Amino acid sequence: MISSTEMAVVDENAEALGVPRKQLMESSGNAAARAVREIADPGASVALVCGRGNNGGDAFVAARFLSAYDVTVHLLGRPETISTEIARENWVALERAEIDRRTVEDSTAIDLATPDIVVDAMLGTGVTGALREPEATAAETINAADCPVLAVDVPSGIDADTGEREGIAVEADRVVTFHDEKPGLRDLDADVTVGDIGIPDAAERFVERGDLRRLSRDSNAHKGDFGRVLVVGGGPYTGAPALAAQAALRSGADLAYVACPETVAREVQGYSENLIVEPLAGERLDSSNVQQLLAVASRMDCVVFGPGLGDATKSLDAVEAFLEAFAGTAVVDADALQVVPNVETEATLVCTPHQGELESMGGTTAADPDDRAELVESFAAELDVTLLVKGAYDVISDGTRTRLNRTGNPGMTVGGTGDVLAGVTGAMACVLDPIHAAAIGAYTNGRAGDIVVEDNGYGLVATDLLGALSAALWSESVA
Ligand SMILES: NC(=O)C1=CN([C@@H]2O[C@H](COP(=O)(O)OP(=O)(O)OC[C@H]3O[C@@H](n4cnc5c(N)ncnc54)[C@H](O)[C@@H]3O)[C@@H](O)[C@H]2O)[C@@H](O)CC1
Ligand SMILES: [K+]
Repeated sequence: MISSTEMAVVDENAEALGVPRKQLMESSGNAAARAVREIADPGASVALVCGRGNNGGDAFVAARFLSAYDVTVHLLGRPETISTEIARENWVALERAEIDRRTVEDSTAIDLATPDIVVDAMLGTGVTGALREPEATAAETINAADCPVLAVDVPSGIDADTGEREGIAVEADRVVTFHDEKPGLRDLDADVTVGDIGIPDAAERFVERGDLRRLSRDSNAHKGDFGRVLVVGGGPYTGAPALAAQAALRSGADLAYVACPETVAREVQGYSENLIVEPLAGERLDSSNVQQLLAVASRMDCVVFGPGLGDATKSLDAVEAFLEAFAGTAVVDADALQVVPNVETEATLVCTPHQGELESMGGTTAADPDDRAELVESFAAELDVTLLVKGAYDVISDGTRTRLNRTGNPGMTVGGTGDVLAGVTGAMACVLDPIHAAAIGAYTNGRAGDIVVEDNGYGLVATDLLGALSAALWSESVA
């Protein structure tokens, strides 16, 4: 079962893997034509009713695959209003092939005559709200036709995310849906088949640039809508928490706080005026800081534990005491990871170990990425956390869903890149589900490293990543 958002992610991931959308449309159209052949014999008359998006485009393609039939393509609206390049190209191809195509500019004038089969390709996953005109009247005409109705992807008027309708919808006898079943289709009184359109499994398995579609920036947003991140760390090290917090800002968080021992507060602040520093009494985090931390954390969307914290027992005890009383979202990295296997917490945890740290948490690893993915998945389920296990292929799993990330390069073994990753993941966890936050965190951090190396060659340092994060996340040129 796949939602339309998820479908858009997978579609763009396929494109990133070298399978362009035009090719997918060719396969969709082919699958729709195959469904027609299963319903009607050669020579039968087929009326294809097409919208101006890619759903209509699928039917333009299908028409080319139905040369043994008496095909008429009806486009609802003017050809200039076809909304995508590939649908338009396939419309133009119909003219050159001299396939009977008509434009319906007045919805009341749609005349299907008496076809042997109607194909509904008005709207697919791109529908929003109740059918407008001319689609609404065309749906009535289709429903009144005295012949089988085949819907392409989803019956027009049915919301592909909920399976619900707000107004009139096409009553289909049969649905050929693509790649995976859409929600609600099973509840319809229709025969549903899933057409394989050649989207590789890798488009769902690997994190690719399509995953970035999960991050949308609403132009009405206010400060704080994209998250407040608190990084808890510092003491023995000061650069690490500053890196993590700056990475959170660079990847979209609105505010980044660093809670660190007062003895290093000035030094941490000195790295950047963009950070808000919250000094904690003492030289190392300890249990006396927990109440203060809980109070600050209650105003945050995500807390990142670990960068530069050190492994002093009293600091780890403080992390444990914090998590026992915390019910929000936390990213746990570095030495703080040791606390996770034994802590009783209601918090939502995203843990970012490298393979050595995973083993000290009690997990096991394997050289083969697929084997490793299986091991990580069962360990995430056992701990009831989301794991992002760093490696040449990062493995991300919440115990049910498991992804692999291939961005990044050997130049990133340098110190501090893990702190950047924790900060990016913290920013993502403010606005996304943990599995998506961790997957996009891994992808973005690695992509930033790849951009730096493409530009400058090896020899990158962690601060270089900060400058490349925006490009990794938002640049159009990232391919
Ligand atoms: N991987 C994919 O996502 C693939 C998608 N394909 C096809 O592309 C379809 C999605 O295409 P699009 O995203 O272009 O969307 P659609 O073709 O479903 O609809 C988009 C058009 O509908 C209009 N519209 C939206 N809501 C409306 C309403 N309530 N009343 C009237 N008009 C409305 C929009 O203005 C837009 O012009 C899928 O359903 C499928 O058929 C296939 O071609 C290939 C692969
Ligand atoms: K449709």
